[in-house]
Amino acid sequence: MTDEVEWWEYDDVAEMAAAVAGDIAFIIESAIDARGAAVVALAGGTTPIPIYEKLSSAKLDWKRVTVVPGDERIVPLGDPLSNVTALARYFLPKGARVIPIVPNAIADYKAAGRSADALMQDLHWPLDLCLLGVGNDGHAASIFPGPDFDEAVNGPKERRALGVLPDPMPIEAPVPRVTLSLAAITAARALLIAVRGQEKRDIIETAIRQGPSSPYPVGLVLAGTDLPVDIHWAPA
Ligand SMILES: O=C1O[C@H](COP(=O)(O)O)[C@@H](O)[C@H](O)[C@H]1O
Repeated sequence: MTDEVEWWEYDDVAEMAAAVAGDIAFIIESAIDARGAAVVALAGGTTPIPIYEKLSSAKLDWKRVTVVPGDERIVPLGDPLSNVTALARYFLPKGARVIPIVPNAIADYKAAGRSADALMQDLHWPLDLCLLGVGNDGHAASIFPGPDFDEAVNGPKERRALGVLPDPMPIEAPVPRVTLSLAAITAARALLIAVRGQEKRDIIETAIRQGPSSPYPVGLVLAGTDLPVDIHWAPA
């Protein structure tokens, strides 16, 4: 369980985006200095978009950077719900390697998860960074309540990704998912969380109080890591 959670509060999204983009750029630069390359898993959804916009203007050796979505909705590439499509928009033009983790024409979410896991094995582990968002229901990456929850949380340590069928489905993107496992997320060298709005803040604060018995996936992430975690927050 992390014993160091630090909240960073901002007046608005632009301020949060600049700060988080600065932190990510520093992590990427340090990884390149130390290991010659950086591998980062970035959050999907809407919250991090201003962060990516800012980050993509950072002067980095982008050719040495690999970006994967920390989770993906199972939709075709180019779909407005596709997390990797948003990442590609910002980081492909910079020369980064942006890796889709869901095969384009796959209906079976379990098979999509196995395929993502196989693909993840080719990356350099542990991740240099995992940036997480949090849903209004407390999900982090795409670890959701449902039939795959136990596998995502308690599966073998070497399983880095798996398919997930959320139950209940989140209204903003009601589709099956592929997600990094809890083990892959908590093994990252650095963990950042960026969220907006009081509702998410309340959920995270409750999850922290609950500790390892939290029903919220974000609580399990915080309980499962020994790293200090910075939580960046801006009003909705
Ligand atoms: O479905 C997802 O939701 C969460 C939160 O997204 P947001 O739009 O509320 O910021 C996101 O972190 C996750 O990557 C995404 O797939």
